[in-house]
Amino acid sequence: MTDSTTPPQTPHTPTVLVVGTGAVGGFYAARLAAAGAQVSVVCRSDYATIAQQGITIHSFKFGEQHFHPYSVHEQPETFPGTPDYMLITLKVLPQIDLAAMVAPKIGPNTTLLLIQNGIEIEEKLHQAFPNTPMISALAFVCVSRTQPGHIDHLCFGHLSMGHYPPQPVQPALTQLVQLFKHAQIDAHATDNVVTARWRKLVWNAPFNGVSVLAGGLNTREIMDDAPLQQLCRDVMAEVVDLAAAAGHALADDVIEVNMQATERMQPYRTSMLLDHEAGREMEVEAIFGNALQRAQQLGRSYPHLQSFYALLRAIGRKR
Ligand SMILES: NC(=O)C1=CN([C@@H]2O[C@H](COP(=O)(O)OP(=O)(O)OC[C@H]3O[C@@H](n4cnc5c(N)ncnc54)[C@H](OP(=O)(O)O)[C@@H]3O)[C@@H](O)[C@H]2O)C=CC1
Ligand SMILES: CC(C)(CO)C(=O)C(=O)O
Repeated sequence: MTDSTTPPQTPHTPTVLVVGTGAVGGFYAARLAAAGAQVSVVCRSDYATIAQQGITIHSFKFGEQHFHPYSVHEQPETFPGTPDYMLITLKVLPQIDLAAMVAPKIGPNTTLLLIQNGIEIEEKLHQAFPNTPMISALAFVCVSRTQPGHIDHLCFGHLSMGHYPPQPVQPALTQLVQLFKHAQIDAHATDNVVTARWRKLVWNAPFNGVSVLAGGLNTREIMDDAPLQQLCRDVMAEVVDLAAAAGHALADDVIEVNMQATERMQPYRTSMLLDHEAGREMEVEAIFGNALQRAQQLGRSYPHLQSFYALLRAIGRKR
């Protein structure tokens, strides 16, 4: 109930702090800002450019967009106050102490939102902040940084997101999905994001791995090479088997659906290949190491995944 002395309720503008503003971070930050959120960013190498010029996005869907963040930071610490959403879009790398990085800026109002690849990437952060709500999301998007502060959005864009630890969809998640929808991002909520991560690994393990190990191939080149396509199917079958053993049974047609989707994709250079070519560290542990740790716990062996892991680690060490 309100009376004439009650000030009118203005809807709360959500504040977002993006930590790790590269391709994915910059892209979703711009969309959230377009939907009315107050979005600030933390960047590393692109700091000077983004602080001066903002971020330019060339999108197959939204055209050319210029996004000027509310504020730009080199460290989360300089962001005033605590954000409603701490959006983490860093690479998932073992040496990044995410908990230490975000700790100073987690307040009672803050929800952690992860948009990253890999499996079993949430637990350490959840252990560090057990009372902070966490939403973990998977991005089905093809974006890459072409130069500092410039992002190409080549295809897709949808998000699948769920609570971590998994639980039935709560109003806070529905509200976030609505915010992304308002930003023209096709977002949907899932009851079990851990299973969703295994499902995404069915694509990431073979295509990220082969794109690098086969000497720098895009998805079209992989699909057009019968032995490489078969190798992808074999790796997928291992992921499906491991996922089921870990308690995340996937649909019977998951391999076929992924192959057909890849067939329809624009030729795409995976994020692992882009990292490799740019001399950046690849997410080998998040995509292969964590899966193999789970395999080891279950006493199972997966020769393709093990070979990919050993070879990609060795390539990574050589840089
Ligand atoms: N690109 C894509 O199309 C997709 C990517 N993903 C996933 O999204 C996540 C982000 O990927 P993407 O945006 O492509 O990657 P980018 O390399 O474009 O951005 C990563 C960000 O993390 C920062 N970063 C990396 N390492 C460190 C470090 N050691 N310390 C501090 N900051 C660091 C980068 O800083 P700097 O500017 O210095 O490099 C950059 O700001 C990954 O998990 C990726 O697998 C998922 C789906 C699609
Ligand atoms: C599946 C895909 C291509 C985009 O969603 C991806 O995750 C990646 O390049 O790492």
